[in-house]
Amino acid sequence: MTDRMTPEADRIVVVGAALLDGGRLLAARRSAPADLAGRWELPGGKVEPGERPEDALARELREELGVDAEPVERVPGQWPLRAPYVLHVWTARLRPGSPPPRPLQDHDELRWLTPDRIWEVAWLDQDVPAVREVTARSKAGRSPAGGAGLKRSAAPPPGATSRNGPAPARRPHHPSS
Ligand SMILES: Nc1nc2c([nH]c(=O)n2[C@H]2C[C@H](O)[C@@H](COP(=O)(O)OP(=O)(O)OP(=O)(O)O)O2)c(=O)[nH]1
Repeated sequence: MTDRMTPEADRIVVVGAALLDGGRLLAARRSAPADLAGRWELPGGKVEPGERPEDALARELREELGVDAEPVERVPGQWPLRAPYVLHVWTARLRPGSPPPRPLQDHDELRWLTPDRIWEVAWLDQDVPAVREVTARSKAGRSPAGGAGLKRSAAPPPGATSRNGPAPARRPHHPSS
């Protein structure tokens, strides 16, 4: 069954955080499972039954990154992942006094990306439209994360979804090559 065929009632929401700080967006490199390892995503995870998405986001960020983070607002839209999952994105910010993020679970590297570097990492294909939406809203001045939004425009590259397989750790991502 493809993502599109999953009836809405059967979809499981994965919340992803557009964690913003000082004009930068946090990207996290997955360490597992094998088919996703090496690719970059928005940290987060599955919403548990009965859990509010905002609570799930704060919980996942605490578990995965060891931070105390506050969801700010939902980024409009939803993006299909592997069935039955669908990605919802929230902007978020670190609460004062939060430890800095560390890759405790599911990730082996974190990177704060300035707007001009957003597309230098190999995002999961399915995350590209979501990241594009986050950057577009930020560019339009609609990122209310306490002034922590992305400060300048970050144009996605054309065809930014084409790469398959894990990316090398520190090489810039050139999706159209
Ligand atoms: N967190 C997150 N997961 C994503 C993104 N894009 C994407 O395809 N996924 C996939 C990976 C997984 O198949 C699923 C979410 O899994 P997860 O491993 O992050 O969730 P979780 O922490 O609740 O998982 P679990 O190990 O407790 O079951 O969604 C993304 O941007 N963020």
